[in-house]
Amino acid sequence: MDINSRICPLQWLRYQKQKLLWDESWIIDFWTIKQDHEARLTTGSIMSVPMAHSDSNTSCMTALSSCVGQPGNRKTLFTCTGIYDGRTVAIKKIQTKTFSLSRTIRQEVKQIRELDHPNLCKFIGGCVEVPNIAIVTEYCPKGSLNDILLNEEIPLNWGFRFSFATDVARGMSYLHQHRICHGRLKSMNCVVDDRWVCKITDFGLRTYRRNDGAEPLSTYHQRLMEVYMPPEFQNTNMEPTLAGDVFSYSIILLEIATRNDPVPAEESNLESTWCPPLPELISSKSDNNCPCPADYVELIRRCRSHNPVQRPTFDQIKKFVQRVNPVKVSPVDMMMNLMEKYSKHLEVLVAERTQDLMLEKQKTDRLLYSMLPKQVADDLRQGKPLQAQSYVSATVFFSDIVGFTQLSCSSTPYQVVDFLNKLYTTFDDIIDNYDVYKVETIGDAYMVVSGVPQENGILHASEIASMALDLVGVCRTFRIPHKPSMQLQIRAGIHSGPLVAGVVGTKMPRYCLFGDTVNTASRMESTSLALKIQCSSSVFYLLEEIGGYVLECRGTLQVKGKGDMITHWLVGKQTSLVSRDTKTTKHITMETETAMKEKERELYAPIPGFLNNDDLLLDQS
Ligand SMILES: Nc1nc2c(ncn2[C@@H]2O[C@H](COP(=O)(O)OP(=O)(O)OP(=O)(O)O)[C@@H](O)[C@H]2O)c(=O)[nH]1
Ligand SMILES: [Mg+2]
Repeated sequence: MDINSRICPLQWLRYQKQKLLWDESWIIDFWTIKQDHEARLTTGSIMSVPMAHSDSNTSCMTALSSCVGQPGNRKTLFTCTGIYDGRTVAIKKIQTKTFSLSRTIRQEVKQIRELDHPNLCKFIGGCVEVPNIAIVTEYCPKGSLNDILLNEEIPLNWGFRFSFATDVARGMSYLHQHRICHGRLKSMNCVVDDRWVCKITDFGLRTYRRNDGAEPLSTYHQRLMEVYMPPEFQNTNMEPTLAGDVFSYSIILLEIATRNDPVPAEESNLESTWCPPLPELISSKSDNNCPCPADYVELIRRCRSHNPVQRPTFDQIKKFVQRVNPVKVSPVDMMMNLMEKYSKHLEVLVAERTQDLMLEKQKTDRLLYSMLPKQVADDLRQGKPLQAQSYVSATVFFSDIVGFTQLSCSSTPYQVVDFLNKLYTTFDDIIDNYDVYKVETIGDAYMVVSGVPQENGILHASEIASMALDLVGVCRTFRIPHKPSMQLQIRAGIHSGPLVAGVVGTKMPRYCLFGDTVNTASRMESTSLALKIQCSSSVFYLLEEIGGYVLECRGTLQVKGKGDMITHWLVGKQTSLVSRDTKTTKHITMETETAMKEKERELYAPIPGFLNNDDLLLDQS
């Protein structure tokens, strides 16, 4: 009874093992694997492999793969993937003309089906019908470790690099514990999943993988094989060994440190025993530098010892890497930290860019506001229809340079531009002190208005008057740059009256003034004299009302298109302060000319010559 109870479980175990050996649930009908469109479109599935590489992918079935050639000895292709059982799988096609599901292959399959480790790529199944012999494994979307290390666009700090080194050591340690030697360990056989976990692939199934239809190896692939081959394997046909895998791991450590292809780029006749030089790692606290360069290089040196016995085991390596790695967090946590840092950096960047944008906007605003009145510019920007606006009373100023034509003849164009620029910059600075709007400069003429676009009662007359006095005043001291001994003389004229203001045109829109007031102001200037400011009667009355200005009557002037006008010279300001509190707009210019003339006569009767003159003219009319 006792014996029976002990034998039965043993028999049962043996039976189970046999059952697993003959179990065929892993066999996949090749045609049940669906084509995967999505995986091909993701960048993670793009990978580089050596040109003319005799791997299964180059000759994989067109239905499930797509290859894109690139110049040089490497090429980019999409991994051969498909959809099986609702998930994306990697398909390794084997080029063979014959295949029989032998006991050896069944044993190989059984061996790897028993493996389960987070750093081993899972075996999903296999296709066993010639010509579609394939091994189907878990698909790791980020590509191989080789793809990632050689992709300069992926920033990899040493936290990630150590994480890869540890993952490979863990996976290999597990494989060796199960007495499985990889034999083809290389960065291309380490793949990275979407959580940045590195997994070893293409281990085991040695008989299953044997291919009789393989193309000959390219020089590159030949060199790659040699670089990874332990020295004790040179010129022999040895079976893979545990120590041999450790040597191959040293090359992966080198690739992790240098992020370079272990095979030199240029064709060279290197000895077959050639080994890539040890990396020169700089020690620093920065994430981009190895935190323990001496330990890391020492590990490579030990793993590639010529004497296989002196190489450490993967269990020792695993513990060593874990000990020297200061970063203890998982790749996902590292990713989160990086993303947090990145988003903070982005916030700073956005704030900086917004600031730059604001400064640029201020610049364009300044430019726009210097060309159009603010309100008009804002309306234009918002696409509002612009309507001309009429003003009952405003004062217009014109000035012109006396003898400008002569001056221009005796100067170079550059000197003229330079002179006008200096003069009008001086003028522009002065007018900033007044409630006026500069309409434009027309050649040597300077035109200013007050009471438009912002109404200001009757103060427009005094604002323009004071400004005009300042402008004429500055001319007395202004030096023409290229003619310093010459006295600059301007003629100025002012007139107040109603006008209409608006923007005309869509290209180079300008704010223009219309109405007789503008013409009259211009006439006041053209009939004025050097360094004098001629004012019409309307200005005169307004200034009288405001007070504080000294005006002299010039007399009656025959003005083209206007007839006779009594005009005044604005001489200066009285010493007492000008009253600035008169805000009421008076429609003086709306009064009839005759009424005004009557008023003028009354006011200026005592002035000798005034009445006579006027009487004379009136008599004539
Ligand atoms: N994204 C992704 N790429 C893979 C996966 N497995 C393999 N690859 C890629 O496919 C390329 C070719 O793989 P293989 O056909 O196994 O060829 P190999 O690894 O160079 O050589 P051996 O496996 O030694 O024959 C590798 O370089 C990887 O870039 C995977 O699971 N996911
Ligand atoms: Mg492989």
